Amino acid sequence: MKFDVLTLFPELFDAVLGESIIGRARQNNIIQINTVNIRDFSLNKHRKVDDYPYGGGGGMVMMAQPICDAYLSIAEKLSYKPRVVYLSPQGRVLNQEIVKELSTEEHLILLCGHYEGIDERVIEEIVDDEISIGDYVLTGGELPAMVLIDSVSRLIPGVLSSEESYSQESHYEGLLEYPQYTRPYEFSERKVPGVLMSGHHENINRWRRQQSLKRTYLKRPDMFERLSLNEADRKLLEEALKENEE
Ligand SMILES: CC(C)(C)c1cccc(C(=O)NCC2(NC(=O)c3cccc4nocc34)CCCC2)c1
Repeated sequence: MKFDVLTLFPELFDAVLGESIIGRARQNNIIQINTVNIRDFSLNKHRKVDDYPYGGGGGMVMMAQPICDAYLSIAEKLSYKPRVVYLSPQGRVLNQEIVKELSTEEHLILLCGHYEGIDERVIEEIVDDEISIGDYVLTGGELPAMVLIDSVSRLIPGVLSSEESYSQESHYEGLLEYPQYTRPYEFSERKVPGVLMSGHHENINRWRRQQSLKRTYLKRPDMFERLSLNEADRKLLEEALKENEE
């Protein structure tokens, strides 16, 4: 899997994506992450990449020419047209389903906006997908691009060790995590739930699933309503919620 990131701030990526799981995957060449500095394609002697918006109003807009030339510097070498994703507030909001869809691509070009946004003709000319990481105001598309790279890379075979990929499956089922505990057994007068100390794996799994169902129901009703529960799960949840009332 190859990511080419078109950005005004390439150095941001090395700091964040050079570490841990993603850093190891890059070293093992399982994924490649290449950044292209849009400013290198400015035709202006002051390396200007933004200009005043037509129609007036505050803020600046990223010009089309440097972005499209940065894109061409990659695309012209390829025999295929790589999928171009513009990280944008107008995009469809990223979720695990979209992450899975993106992870099937061999090569993604990620475009990061800045200032008030980019000239609309860039979107018409080269963008295939607009994706947002959520509804809040950000400074640029760089952090969203890193979020996308992190989430997609975790699905690429070989990126996660067997240990790490365990967590991937449990998360992916669309349920929230059950409560996690590790040593010591007692911390600030709080003990670990007895069932986890019993060594009774069937009861432990039952308790964990019950906790996940209860948490998802209580904390994320939007996520819960997308679940299709079987009879056993429904009973587990009922029992857990009854305990809550007592
Ligand atoms: C309604 C609401 C979503 C709050 C809204 C309305 C209007 C503008 C903005 C806003 O944040 N504009 C600034 C920029 N934002 C993003 O790039 C960006 C923001 C959020 C999620 C993202 N996922 O990818 C890229 C994202 C666009 C150009 C430079 C940064 C946000």
